[in-house]
Amino acid sequence: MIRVKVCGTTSVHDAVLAAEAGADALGFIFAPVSKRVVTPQVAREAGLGVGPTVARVGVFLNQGLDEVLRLAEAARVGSVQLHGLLSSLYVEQVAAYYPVLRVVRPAELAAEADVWSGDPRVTLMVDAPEPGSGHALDWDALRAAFPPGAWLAGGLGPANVAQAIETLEPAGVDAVSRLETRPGVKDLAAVVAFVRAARSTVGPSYPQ
Ligand SMILES: O=C(O)c1ccccc1NCC(=O)[C@H](O)[C@H](O)COP(=O)(O)O
Repeated sequence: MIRVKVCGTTSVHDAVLAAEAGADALGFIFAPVSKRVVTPQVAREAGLGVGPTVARVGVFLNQGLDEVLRLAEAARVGSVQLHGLLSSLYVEQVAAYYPVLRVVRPAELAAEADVWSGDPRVTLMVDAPEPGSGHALDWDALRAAFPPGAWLAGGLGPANVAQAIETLEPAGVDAVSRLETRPGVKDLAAVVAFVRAARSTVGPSYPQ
C-alpha cells in the first residue's frame, strides 16, 4: 500500500489533524532556512499526540552530523530525511543511527540509486531541486529511471497525486506546500483530500 507523508508539521494541532486524516508519516523540518521550521520540543509533543502508529520524520538540509543527531534525539523522531549536497560517507554515518530518506533531484537519481541499491537503511525520495517549493516534476521523464521502493515528492497535492502514483508507482508520497493555507499551517480539507486521493490508487505493483 502506498505510504503518505505530510511534511512541514509545526504544531501539535496540525499533527493530530494529519494523523486523523490518515497520514502514515509526519515530517518535522529542522532546517533553519525553512519557513516551516519547528522546535524539537514541539515535534516531540506532536509525536506523543499522534500515538504509536504514525511515523515521525526529522527533515534536514545540509546540516552537520552532530546537529542532526542532537535534534533527532531531542524530537524523538524515528527516521530522518536528508536534503542537500551530501557525501555518501555522511549519509552512512547518519544511517548508523536512523533509517534515512535520502532526497535526490532527478539529475542525481541514477547515481544515488546505484550507491544505495539493496541497502535497507537508505530509501530514496525524488524531489524538486528546491524543497518545499511546490514545483512538480516531469513524471513521464522520470519513468525509466525511477527505482522500485523510492518515494516521490515535489508539487504533489490532492489534484495530481493519483496521477503521479499511477505514472511512477512510488512506495510513498510526500507533500507540503499544496496542503497549507500559509507556510507552516495545514489546510485540513487539502490534507484529507490528499490522503484520500493517494489511497484511491492501487499502489506499487512490485512486492514491498
Ligand atoms: O518545505 C520546506 O520548507 C523545506 C525546507 C528545507 C528542507 C526541506 C523542506 N521540505 C521538505 C519536504 O519534505 C517537502 O515535503 C518536499 O520538499 C515537497 O515539497 P512541496 O513541493 O512543497 O510539496
